[in-house]
Amino acid sequence: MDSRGALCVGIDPHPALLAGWELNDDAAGLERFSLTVLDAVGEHAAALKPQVALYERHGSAGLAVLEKLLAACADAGVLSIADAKRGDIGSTMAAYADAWLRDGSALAADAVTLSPYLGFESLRPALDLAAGTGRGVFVLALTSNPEGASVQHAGGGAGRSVAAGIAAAAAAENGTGTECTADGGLGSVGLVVGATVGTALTDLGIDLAATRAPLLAPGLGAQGATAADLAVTFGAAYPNVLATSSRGILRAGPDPQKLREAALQTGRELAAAG
Ligand SMILES: O=c1ccn([C@@H]2O[C@H](COP(=O)(O)O)[C@@H](O)[C@H]2O)c(=O)[nH]1
Repeated sequence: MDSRGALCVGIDPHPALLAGWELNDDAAGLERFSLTVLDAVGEHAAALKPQVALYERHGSAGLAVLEKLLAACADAGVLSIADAKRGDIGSTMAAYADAWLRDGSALAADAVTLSPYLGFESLRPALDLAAGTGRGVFVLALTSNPEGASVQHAGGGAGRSVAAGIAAAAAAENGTGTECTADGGLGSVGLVVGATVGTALTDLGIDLAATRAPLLAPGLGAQGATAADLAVTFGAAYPNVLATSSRGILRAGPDPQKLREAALQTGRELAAAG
């Protein structure tokens, strides 16, 4: 983010986007789409975030394309965030961690998104493996969809909301983990907080700046949030925000120059809003 800015470009090869790019809704179309995005915007984004579901819907052929994309990102020096939203009991979580965070795994990414709704501590195998391999995780706290509030705003014990409890747990990880930077910079346990959450952070009394968490913020573009909204929503934590946009940028394709310009323009808007 220091060198490339605050934009993460999501790679979401929806059937409608593939059609708009005149690509088939099959593994070959998926591969062309994915590698075009990497080539066009990889060096202009802090990270790329493939949406795993859109590869899974093609079965093993789709996962093979995802493996190829993740390897190509690594070869090109572009950070990858696998948006897999994994979460399960600890013993199964260890297998998810192994898939997404282990050196040498075919699906290894630089970070993976995790769902803490089986309990934050159930994520322990992924938290530990990420710390051990120099990777990161982004834990869902306040998601960008309106339905999320029914769970995340609810009371989570200790007089705080579920989301506030997750933010506190991430803060504890970032304050004590071996990945904690000496200069008080960001830790490796990030949070997902939607760009669309409006006043929720204030309403729920969540101080994100204190968590030292990188903040993955989906909702920019297609879901309606703007860079200016992000700056207002995140306030003092805005410098820690990695804003992610998928359809808002991908619709500019398939021309790589237009894709690049869409990413650069979004990056400029994010920088100006800070
Ligand atoms: O709270 C969340 C968590 C994840 N997402 C994912 O981000 C992208 C958003 O795509 P757009 O096209 O920019 O709307 C998508 O992969 C979601 O699954 C999210 O939107 N909200």
